[in-house]
Amino acid sequence: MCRSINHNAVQAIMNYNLNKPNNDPSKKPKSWAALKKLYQFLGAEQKNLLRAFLAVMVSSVLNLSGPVLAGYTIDHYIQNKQYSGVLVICGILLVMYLIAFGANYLQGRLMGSIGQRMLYNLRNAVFGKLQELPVAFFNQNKTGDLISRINNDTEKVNQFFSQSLIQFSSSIFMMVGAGIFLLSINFRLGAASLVPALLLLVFTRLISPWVRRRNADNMKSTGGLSSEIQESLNNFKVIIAFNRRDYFRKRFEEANVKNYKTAIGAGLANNIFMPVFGFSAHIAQMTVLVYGIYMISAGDFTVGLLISFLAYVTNFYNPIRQLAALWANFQVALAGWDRIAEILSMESNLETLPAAKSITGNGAVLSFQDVHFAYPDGKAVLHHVNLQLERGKTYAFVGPTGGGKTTTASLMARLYDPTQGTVLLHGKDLRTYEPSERSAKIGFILQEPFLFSGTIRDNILYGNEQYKDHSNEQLIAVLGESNLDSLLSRFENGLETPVLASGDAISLGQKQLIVFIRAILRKPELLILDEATANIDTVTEQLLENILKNLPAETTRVIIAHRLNTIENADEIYFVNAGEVQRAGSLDHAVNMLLHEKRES
Ligand SMILES: Nc1ncnc2c1ncn2[C@@H]1O[C@H](COP(=O)(O)OP(=O)(O)OP(=O)(O)O)[C@@H](O)[C@H]1O
Repeated sequence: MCRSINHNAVQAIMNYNLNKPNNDPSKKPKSWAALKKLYQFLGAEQKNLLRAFLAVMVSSVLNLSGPVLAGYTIDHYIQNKQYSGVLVICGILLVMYLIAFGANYLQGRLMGSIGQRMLYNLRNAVFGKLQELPVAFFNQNKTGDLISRINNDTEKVNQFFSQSLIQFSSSIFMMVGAGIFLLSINFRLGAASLVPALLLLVFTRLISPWVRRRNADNMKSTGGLSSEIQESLNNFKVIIAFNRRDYFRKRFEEANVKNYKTAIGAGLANNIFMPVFGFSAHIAQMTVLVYGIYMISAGDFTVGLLISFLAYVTNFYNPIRQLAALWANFQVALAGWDRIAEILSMESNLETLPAAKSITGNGAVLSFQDVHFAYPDGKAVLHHVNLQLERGKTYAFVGPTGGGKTTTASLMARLYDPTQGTVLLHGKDLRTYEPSERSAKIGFILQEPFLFSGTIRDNILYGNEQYKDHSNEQLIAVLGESNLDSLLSRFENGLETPVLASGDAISLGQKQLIVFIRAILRKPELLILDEATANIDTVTEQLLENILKNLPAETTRVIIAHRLNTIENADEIYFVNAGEVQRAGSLDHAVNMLLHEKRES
């Protein structure tokens, strides 16, 4: 991403689309690197993981010592009929197995909390990252898919860590230990029994990327399904009003079929290991049996040793069989991690640039210098725009639908950076302001009011934390200073009126009132209202106008409105259309420009 303080530099447009195929070979997933990154998410549980590994080692070593003791008993005590020796060995075995039982219990307990800690840390990290990312990221990704990544994909990683990792490492310990015993009892026979395992290793390495891809496809389609559900739930009123349930049902059906097919694909891929691993275990046992009997007949081997040997072959190939199932879980977890890591690797393209000297000293609160802007789809919305907003004045921005008014306002509030040129606040590049300073100076009331569940008080205090300890009476007194208290009468229970996330219990106009109060309470130097009163009755609108008039004299106001009566008192009117922002002069001239534009289109 090009990051230059030079205001003429052209900025590359960052791709935030998580579902765009990534063809960069350097970014191909690497299992080991992924595991190392995941390890960091264990936080305080890293020590417990080491304890669990220790417990696994103890139980594996104890379990592995069984067959060698059994072989020794057969060759030394049973064949010589020394039954007291057999009893001693049985006692030793019992103690060993009891310790192994304790170690197994401990690992299980430790791993449960390790998995949950990882889930907790991962979800926090992804959610935290989402809070840092710019509007462009949310424009390019579907909410349902993001929710699926935070919920489902982190859960897949947790499942591996809490359920499979310990079995995984225990199987590897058992397998390596049994392999060492096999080679040390008889190297030639041991080597012969391990050949099928080597072939398995090659097979697993070759097949694993494919299995991981199948799982990634499945997760992607689960994200798609989640997006469909989210979209239809958000639009349920339109669906009912237009009686087009069939439309969303069809889209859901398509997403569901895709998810079903990819789930079958992932299931087939995940199950491919099991039979192949099982088959290789049988081949190894047959090899040992045939070769071992041949060696006994040649006098090179004993029956006791062959029995121990067969037990170790089982001890070697049983964990491998288990690994087959666990390997599939590992691939699922890695595919989940890849999707989570994609979010975590995103960087905001709106970072704060180092503080710089003022570029201009013309006294304007905000100015555009040769600003050019295009959305990531490449469509240019503003071409080389220059404008200046002076302290204490009211500016109206009018223009046809889709002309670029909201985009202009978004650039003023730094929801996006210009692709070329500079936006200046008090003569300094807007990008050099810390977000907290910028948002304290610039209040932006969006076209679509955003509320979250809680009460009106909670929603008003969002972004106004300095009043959070105020009682309702004190808060009303503060609101009264800006004449905002009169607006509370529009709500049944004043500040304590509940707000639901869906926001259905309050009207759109009421929502606009809440976000209006929230923004004015911050006393910004520049207040931008984007169609902020479009759904408010004319009496209340008059109230808002008085509130705006009574704002401190130095407050600069930017009003975007389709209703021309709301802008008749503006000091300056700008006409925004086809990439240009022009001074319209009088209201009459602005109306003529609008009418002319309508006739043209
Ligand atoms: N996130 C986006 N991604 C791509 N294109 C966008 C995006 N937002 C807006 N546009 C496009 O930019 C152009 C200007 O949109 P903008 O919302 O700024 O217009 P507007 O004048 O505010 O319209 P309205 O009066 O309807 O609110 C439109 O053609 C629109 O399709």
